[in-house]
Amino acid sequence: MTEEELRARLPAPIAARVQSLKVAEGKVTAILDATGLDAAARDSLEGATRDILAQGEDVRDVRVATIADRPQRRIVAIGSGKGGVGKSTLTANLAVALARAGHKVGIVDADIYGPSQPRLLDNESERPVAEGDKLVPVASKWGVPVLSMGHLVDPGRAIAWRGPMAGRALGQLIDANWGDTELLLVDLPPGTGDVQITMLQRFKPAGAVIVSTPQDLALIDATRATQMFEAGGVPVLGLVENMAGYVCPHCGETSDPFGSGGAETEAERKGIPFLGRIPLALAIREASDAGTPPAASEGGQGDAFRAIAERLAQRLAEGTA
Ligand SMILES: Nc1ncnc2c1ncn2[C@@H]1O[C@H](COP(=O)(O)OP(=O)(O)OP(=O)(O)O)[C@@H](O)[C@H]1O
Repeated sequence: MTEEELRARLPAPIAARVQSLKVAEGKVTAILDATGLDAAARDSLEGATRDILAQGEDVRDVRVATIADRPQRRIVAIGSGKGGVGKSTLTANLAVALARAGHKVGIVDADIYGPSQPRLLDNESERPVAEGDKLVPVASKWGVPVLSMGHLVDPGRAIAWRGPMAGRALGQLIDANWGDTELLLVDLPPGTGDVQITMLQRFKPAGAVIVSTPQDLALIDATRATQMFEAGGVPVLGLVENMAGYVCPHCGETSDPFGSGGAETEAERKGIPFLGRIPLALAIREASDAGTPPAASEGGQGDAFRAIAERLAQRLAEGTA
């Protein structure tokens, strides 16, 4: 088969990444541009390309290599329409679950008016250093580096910044020396204000996750957050329902004081993928306050976070973001 014939067999998303394709005596060598893909997506691109090329007539050997100029970092924004729905808790646990699954993931705590990641990840006493004009993220014992305003100001001191200053501060956290981090989860402040808009315009997240609670009001707010991302051209990767059903700390039984399934139905109605639900559980609050994310240990409430992390990784690998 000729190079043109082989190229024609590749679906458009793969063909668009072909840098070079050579055939000599039944040996096919393809070089693909993997810019923007994480390690898992790169592997699946290579595999798919190899499979298709191997089906060419007279093809005896296929070599596929990928190139990318630098470790590509994708930003996923975690947002919510209103405060207190568990956005920071979800961000910390998703990051820990993804890190345990082998992803190189970091967190930017963009909730600069009420940073909570240092407490959630138990590294409140750490301070980031600067290398040149860039901050170096603070390590945490959960394998997730993090940068938060909480690391830069004294604990408990209120920050009364105006929008542009807050936007600049956020820029320093994101545009830091993130090394080989491939995925940056950004814990946004609640709502749809200046900080969020700056973030969308300057840093073009690959996607967004929306957190909501089962109450109708929170869902209306979540809709507003969804609209903000969509208006900024950021695909919504999915909705997570937090505090869904109350787990009795005594008997373990789950009850649904706010009804159940509301967020999932709402997500479906809007064509947003539903990533899963996390129950309202005392154990989650206690573990979070103690700086031990439930996702760091097997079983228990960590499973719910792990399942959502898996779905998110899947969505990213599918190239939906
Ligand atoms: N599923 C859950 N079960 C029990 N408690 C939870 C759960 N999710 C979050 N919490 C608790 O609810 C409180 C608010 O959570 P969190 O700080 O993550 O929310 P947030 O949306 O980031 O809030 P803010 O907008 O203030 O930053 C925390 O005390 C947290 O431990």
